[in-house]
Amino acid sequence: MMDYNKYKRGYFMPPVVTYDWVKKDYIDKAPIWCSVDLRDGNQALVKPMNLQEKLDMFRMLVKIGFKEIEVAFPAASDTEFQFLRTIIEEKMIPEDVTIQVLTQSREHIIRRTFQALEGVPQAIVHLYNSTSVAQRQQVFQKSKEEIKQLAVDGAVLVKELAASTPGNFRFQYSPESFPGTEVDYALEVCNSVLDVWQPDSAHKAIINIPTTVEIAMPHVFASQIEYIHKNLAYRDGVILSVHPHNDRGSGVADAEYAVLAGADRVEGTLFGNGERTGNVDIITLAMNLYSHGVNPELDFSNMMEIIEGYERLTNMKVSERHPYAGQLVFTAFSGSHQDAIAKGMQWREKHNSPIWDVPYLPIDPKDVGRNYETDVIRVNSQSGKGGVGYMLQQNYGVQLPAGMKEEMGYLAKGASDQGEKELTAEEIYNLFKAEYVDNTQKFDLLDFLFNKQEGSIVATLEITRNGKCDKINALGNGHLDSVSNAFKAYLGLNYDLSFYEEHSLGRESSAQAIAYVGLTSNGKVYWGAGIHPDIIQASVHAMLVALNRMA
Ligand SMILES: CC(=O)SCCNC(=O)CCNC(=O)[C@H](O)C(C)(C)COP(=O)(O)OP(=O)(O)OC[C@H]1O[C@@H](n2cnc3c(N)ncnc32)[C@H](O)[C@@H]1OP(=O)(O)O
Ligand SMILES: CC(C)C(=O)C(=O)O
Ligand SMILES: [Mg+2]
Repeated sequence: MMDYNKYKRGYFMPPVVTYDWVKKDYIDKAPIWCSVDLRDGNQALVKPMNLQEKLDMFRMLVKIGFKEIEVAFPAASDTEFQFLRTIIEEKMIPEDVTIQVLTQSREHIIRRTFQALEGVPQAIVHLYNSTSVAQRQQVFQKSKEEIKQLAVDGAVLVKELAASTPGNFRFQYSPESFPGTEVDYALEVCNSVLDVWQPDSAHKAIINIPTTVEIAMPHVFASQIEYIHKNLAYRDGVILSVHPHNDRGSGVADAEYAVLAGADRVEGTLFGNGERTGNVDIITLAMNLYSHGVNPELDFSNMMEIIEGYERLTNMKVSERHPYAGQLVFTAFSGSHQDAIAKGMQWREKHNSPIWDVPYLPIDPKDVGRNYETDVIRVNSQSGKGGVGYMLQQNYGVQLPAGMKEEMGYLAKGASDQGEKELTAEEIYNLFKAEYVDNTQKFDLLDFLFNKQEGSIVATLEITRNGKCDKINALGNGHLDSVSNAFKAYLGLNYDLSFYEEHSLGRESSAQAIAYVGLTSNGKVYWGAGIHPDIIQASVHAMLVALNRMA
């Protein structure tokens, strides 16, 4: 049995709670992004990246557009140290990119960190120590004052080594395990560190507030951030950063609410890789902004390549439902969604609309390298005529008339249901062809010709039926009418030629045409289609199929 009595809420509300952030309903500018893929993401992998893999990931992050990248915990391993030496000595850090490294507030770790950084064009040295009640008691066994002193000592050493090490340095401090820390105490520690660094608007320090383990609802974090934002010393000289994790599944909400509450910067990873349930997913955050018409300052137009790189380098998988990126996130299988998407796409094309508002698609899949043909509408037994029609139109240029589309929808749905599988565009087209184009088993037309006679048309048809050839003819006021009259007499059928439509299947003049014929008998419509470069041949064939289906 599970025992909820074992748990209690372990977070702290700030001494003064304000909800200014609630009044804002959108974010109008991208925060400063910092990728921590190569540090927090890396430290959570079964097999941390090797040097080459780290270099590849670094290049990918630069290409996406990150200007701040936490690249290593240099004191952790040789690989981490060597990675730094490589990108510094090989001059692989672009001028507009600042790398960041993480260090515990321990003397030998800080010293090793600065050795790794020698000669760096510009770097952020990120100092952290735990501040939570649990860690003070259980891990450090130190008082509040002693923990604050630990942070201050680290800040002093970082400042000293920055002055004596070749390179340009900025400083960052994180009260790690912040969610289990009294908010006013975390603020006090941060302010003491800032007293050492003495930042100003020309030399800004970064205070980074993590949800090291996410233990509260996102609005709690927002209220904590709003309090820190309003009470932080040297506020003009501080970039207020957040570093959400995702233990309760609200990492994205933590980050967005925190930005509303005054955060200037967000640390996160691609696809939310990171400790336990991960860090906040920067792709989702950036694309959320993008979908509101805000420049995200990161480029995910090549999402498929990013997924490939991420999966190869981390050995992790991007889920099919991952926002903006997963294999299925732009796909509708269900009939009513497909219908609305297909109509929305047509509306958009017809009205040449500059704004994207297609139902069920929060962004244009093409913006992230996906395509309409294979990604948007897929057909199974939950699908409807809209989706089936869309597949035929997108992939084969076939624009079925409304009534025929409905019948074709049920045909495809039935095939999928019976086969217990998804149908590809090719399978749908083959079903369509077999039922409406190639269906001439009962009788077929060997040849036909037309003659004019006193303003009318005489059709002469050569028909094979049950292995026997017949030649018939009839008069009509048009080509199709004369063919229809000939068949009526020959087959003894009574029907109305109730529907006729044709269109080209391609842009060139030599392209195939498709004709659709609907014959109504006893209230039921029998459909047929013909495909031929010559439209008359296509129409006669369409009628032939409709009759085969009726007979
Ligand atoms: C939330 C986060 O993601 S924080 C980042 C975590 N990332 C990592 O730990 C990955 C890289 N880390 C490592 O490779 C190793 O931990 C090292 C090399 C940094 C240190 O290794 P070691 O000293 O062997 O071990 P370890 O990390 O367990 O150190 C524990 C000691 O450091 C102390 N400590 C841990 N964090 C800090 C800190 N931020 N500041 C000061 N002291 C710290 C602990 O209290 C403990 O002290 P003790 O020796 O008195 O018991
Ligand atoms: C080092 C800190 C910022 C961290 O990763 C965390 O608290 O999650
Ligand atoms: Mg973290």
